Amino acid sequence: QPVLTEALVGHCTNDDAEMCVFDLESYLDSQLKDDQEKVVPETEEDNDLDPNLQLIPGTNFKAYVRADISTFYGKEPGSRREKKPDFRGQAGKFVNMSPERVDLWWDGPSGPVLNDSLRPWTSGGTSCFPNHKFIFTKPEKPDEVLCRMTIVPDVAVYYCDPFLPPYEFHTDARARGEQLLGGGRSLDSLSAEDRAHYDAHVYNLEFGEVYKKFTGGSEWLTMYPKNPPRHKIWRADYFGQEHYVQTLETQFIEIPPAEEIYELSRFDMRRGEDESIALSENRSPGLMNITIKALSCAPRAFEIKNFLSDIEVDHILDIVQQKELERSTTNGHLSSTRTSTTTWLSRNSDLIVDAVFRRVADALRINEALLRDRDADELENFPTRSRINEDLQIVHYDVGQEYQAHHDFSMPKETLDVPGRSINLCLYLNNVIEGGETSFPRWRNAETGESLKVKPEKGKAMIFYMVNPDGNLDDLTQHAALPVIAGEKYFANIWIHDPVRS
Ligand SMILES: O=C(O)CCC(=O)C(=O)O
Ligand SMILES: [Fe+2]
Repeated sequence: QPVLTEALVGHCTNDDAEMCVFDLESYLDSQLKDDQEKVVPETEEDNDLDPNLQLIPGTNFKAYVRADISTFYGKEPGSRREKKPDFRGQAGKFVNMSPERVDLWWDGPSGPVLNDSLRPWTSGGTSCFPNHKFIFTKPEKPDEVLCRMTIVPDVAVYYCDPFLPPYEFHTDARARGEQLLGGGRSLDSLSAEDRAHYDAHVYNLEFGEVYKKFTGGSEWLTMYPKNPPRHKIWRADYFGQEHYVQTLETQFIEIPPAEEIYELSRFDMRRGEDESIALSENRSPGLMNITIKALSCAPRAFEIKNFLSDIEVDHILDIVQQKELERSTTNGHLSSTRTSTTTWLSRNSDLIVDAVFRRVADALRINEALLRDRDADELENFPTRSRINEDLQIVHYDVGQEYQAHHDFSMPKETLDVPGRSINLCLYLNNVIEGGETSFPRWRNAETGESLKVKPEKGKAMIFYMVNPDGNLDDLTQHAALPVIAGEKYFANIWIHDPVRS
């Protein structure tokens, strides 16, 4: 994404100690917004007008401030009191502020468990709990510990900075539970390029302190400067808020003859918006009305009941039956925290799957062409030609299988803004007899410390936005697939990246 990185570098020089003045407005203006050309203007819905997006004085950065909980109930600020979640988990991000590669380990009760290998100046992260211990070591040498980090409640970002004098820490770093072994290296030994990386981290760390104070406690999990998300985010100002979308991509009410639902070529997928929908004789006539209803404001989660027809779900499951499901992974590795099985379906599998993706695009108010690879004459000014989504990831759970609390995003590895997952539109493909809910244990509310549980219902969609309107990753999107107690569960993820997929 040289385009993005160059734009960022061009807009911000951080060689002085002053706060970077990064002109988001002009950056956005300089980007063509034709991917949103289908969007009907919706003034009161615009994120620009979200009262929680507020300018940090001295910067051009609009931060997403934590809303007063009362507003989630449409009540006067201060009239409701927030309940603390029973769940204590949180994100942990660990920054390698050194010019060498290091290994990141969770130092668990039965010894170190490798989490990631971090190139110089990059970071890694995972879901964790207070008092969990993490270490950086020399590569493949769990005994040669460089830094220890103990998770402190409400502190998500930990810096391992070998250039600080021993026993010194960055702002409030003692509270961060960092313990540096060694340290006191000289910055003079760094090349100019490495020094720029180092400075970028220090600068980001300082921005993070300002951001946390300004927003009322949100940890800055990404890299400043960062653009706001490019793709639309539905507002969730209060519980039950509804948005309405009409789409031409109506539901299939019968399965077309097999020869008519062939695999699509790149050319087939280009079907113009003015052309009629595919296989209309097998679908509901007219327009489909979609109601998107807020289940949670923070994290921002919605449901769409009956998003898929039974015919469509059965068809997807028929394709899945012909595939071999394999043990699911996290971060590309087998993990005891995710015990389900997985397979993938691409949009061009057939016309029905393609229709589902077109409906997904409409529900998210994203141009469908962004959800497939494009020719050079399509959305010409969009920074890339490749799709911004992942294939449909099908997940199957037998009794007892689950996915413990986690985030779907990964911590930005690079020093500068990097693209990443931003939206998950998930699909429930059957009714589960008992258990198997998707749970958001950290949803902000004034009623209960228990998690929000989204019940699997055949054909229902659930959307959550893991990037906030200011571009920060939303730690509160931590979620779990609760164990299936009786029956089985079929589920699907569609991840969308913002602004592009790396
Ligand atoms: O199965 C679910 O309800 C959620 C699955 C999930 O979180 C995931 O696959 O990332
Ligand atoms: Fe997930």
